[in-house]
Amino acid sequence: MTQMREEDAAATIKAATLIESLPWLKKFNDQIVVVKFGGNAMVSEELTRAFAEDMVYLRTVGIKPVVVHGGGPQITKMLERLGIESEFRGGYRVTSPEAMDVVRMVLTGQVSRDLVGHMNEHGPLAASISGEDAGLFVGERRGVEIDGELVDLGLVGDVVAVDPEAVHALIDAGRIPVVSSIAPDKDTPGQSLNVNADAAAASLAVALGAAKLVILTDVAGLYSDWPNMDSLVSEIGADELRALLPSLESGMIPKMAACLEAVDGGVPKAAIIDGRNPHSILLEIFTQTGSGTEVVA
Ligand SMILES: NC(=[NH2+])NCCC[C@H](N)C(=O)O
Repeated sequence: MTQMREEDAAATIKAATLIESLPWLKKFNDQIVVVKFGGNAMVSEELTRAFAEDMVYLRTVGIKPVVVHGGGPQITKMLERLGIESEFRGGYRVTSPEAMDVVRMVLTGQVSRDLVGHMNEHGPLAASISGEDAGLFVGERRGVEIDGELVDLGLVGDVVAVDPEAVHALIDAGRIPVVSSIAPDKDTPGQSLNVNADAAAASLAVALGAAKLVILTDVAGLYSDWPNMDSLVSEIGADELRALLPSLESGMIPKMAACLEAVDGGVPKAAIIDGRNPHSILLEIFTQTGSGTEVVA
């Protein structure tokens, strides 16, 4: 009996990985996948570059990716650089009108541009659009609940309405839309809000009729019994997640709530994946078991 040579074994695994993608290439062909870009991935040049490649990859194989991003760390850095002092309430930064100008500048002028630039190294694929453009988002101010009390954090809020027309137009033109999570305030004309990007991505996925929502996070996935590392969940039903939600670690709640919102709104699947690993989205989409935690209806 002869042993398979090591190179042959590696080649067999590579080929198996490639062919495993076939059912998913078929399933997601021509479908919209909304991807929330954030966390560590956003502040690492290497991970941002890998993410841009992944989006170009999806587009090239016939999937229609739409990127939604926030920019918390970059905003904090710019506020510091400009010497703009922020008031903090309950540990959260209050967004003043002056800070909101910086939020807009950083999200649309820096974070978006950077991502678009990386993708367009591969061809004229990506185009950025803000939630303020073409009536894409409508926002509403929302404070946060801290110790049972609603605390006003200034010009921050949630997306309460989406008009996906402009994003559809970009997709139809073969582009990868890159969406900044800013929205005009529905109650104060001329004022804009910094909206939660996870929730905005979920609302946009619903409005676009996306086949999947994927949220990049800084954890491997959902742990049903945190911090027990053996409790990493690969797939969970919406109702089971709903029951689990209040008991989750606080940082996880907005991410999982966004997945629930998407699935409740008719998106068939929503996943959180580890944005710290380059190309984890390719594993999530093109393998059977994925790479993170997937929420299904
Ligand atoms: N975390 C998971 N269990 N993911 C399963 C992914 C299955 C398939 N690749 C999809 O994107 O739909």
